[in-house]
Amino acid sequence: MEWLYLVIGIAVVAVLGVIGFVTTRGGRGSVAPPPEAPTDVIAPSTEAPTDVIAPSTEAPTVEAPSVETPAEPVAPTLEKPERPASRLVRLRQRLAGSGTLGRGLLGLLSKERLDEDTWEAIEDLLIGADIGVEPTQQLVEKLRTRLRVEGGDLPDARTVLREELIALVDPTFDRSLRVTGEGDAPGVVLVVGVNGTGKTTTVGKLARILVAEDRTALLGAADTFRAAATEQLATWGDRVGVEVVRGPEGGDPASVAFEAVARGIREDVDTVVVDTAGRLQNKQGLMDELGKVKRVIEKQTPVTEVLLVLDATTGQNGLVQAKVFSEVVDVTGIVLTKLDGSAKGGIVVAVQRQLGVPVKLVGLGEGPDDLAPFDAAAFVDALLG
Ligand SMILES: Nc1nc2c(ncn2[C@@H]2O[C@H](COP(=O)(O)OP(=O)(O)OP(=O)(O)O)[C@@H](O)[C@H]2O)c(=O)[nH]1
Repeated sequence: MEWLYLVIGIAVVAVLGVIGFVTTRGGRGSVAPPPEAPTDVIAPSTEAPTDVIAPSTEAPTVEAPSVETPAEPVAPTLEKPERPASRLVRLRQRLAGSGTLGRGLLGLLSKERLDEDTWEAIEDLLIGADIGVEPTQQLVEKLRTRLRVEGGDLPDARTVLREELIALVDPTFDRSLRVTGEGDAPGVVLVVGVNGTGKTTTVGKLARILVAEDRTALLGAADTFRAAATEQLATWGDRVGVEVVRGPEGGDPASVAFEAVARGIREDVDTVVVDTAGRLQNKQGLMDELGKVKRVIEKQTPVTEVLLVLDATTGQNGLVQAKVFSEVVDVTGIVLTKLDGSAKGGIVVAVQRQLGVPVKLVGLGEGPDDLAPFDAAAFVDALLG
């Protein structure tokens, strides 16, 4: 009987459990729960991203500009070029080989007996210094005459040599630069020569000489062939407050030269210096172009000075160039550059003889004021050391 009660009890519990389970499920309905979003996919937020700053609708706070008094324009610091008078003395030591020619000659001339071998050695020294054959023979003749012992005291060899060299370099030439025009017109200096002799540098240095002498100047960049030449010129001008008239690269040099002179006349400047492109004397077209530059300028006012720039280190080659240039533009003065790099100062004598035109300026270095007015006595003193 007991086991019967136990079975009935278990059956009752089981029936109640089944009823309870069914009731619970029925309360929730049979609709499957909505699938939850997978946790590893981040839905794009509809909120504005935090790193984008929405334009504020508020009026922006505008800072009132601070009212500053305009700064006074700062005048560029201009250089004060060295006065020309003192230059040749300062540059004396720069004369390459300065003293060697003089010492060589004096050594030979001081010999007790001046025999034929000695005179030949003297001739060789002079020719080696590019003085030229004819002037050398003349000089030797003079020295022979004056140093001949004819009884009495032997004259001082140094004094005789100095006097004869000065006579050879010719102190009677007018070496002044014609930088002033007639009446109110400016002086016009045209600078010509073959490539790389130092024309642009000379124009820049000449501007400094003019400024040092309290003249007003204007530069014409008629070397339209080489773009860098115009910039080079502008840099030279800027340093001393001299303006440059320029044209388009590859443009007509004559029109730049014309415009520079026209402006010089309008602005009443004292001197216009015109740089030209380097050209070989055997290129007829370029030489004609140079002639045109001069003619075009002279429609307005005369060119007062034509400076031919020669590189002293090219020696006798310079003489051929000088002759051809002179035929085209009527050279009035020589600028002998790079004398600091040449032991052949005798070229001064040779070129003057060849052209009948004086050396007016000498270049003795790359420094801005290393261009000196030429002076026969100072030059000979530098040669003699
Ligand atoms: N040592 C020395 N160098 C010089 C002198 N004059 C000019 N030069 C140098 O020579 C070089 C040529 O000078 P430029 O003035 O450019 O020559 P350029 O005749 O205008 O040249 P192109 O326009 O190409 O014909 C430069 O490096 C100058 O610094 C001088 O007296 N002594």
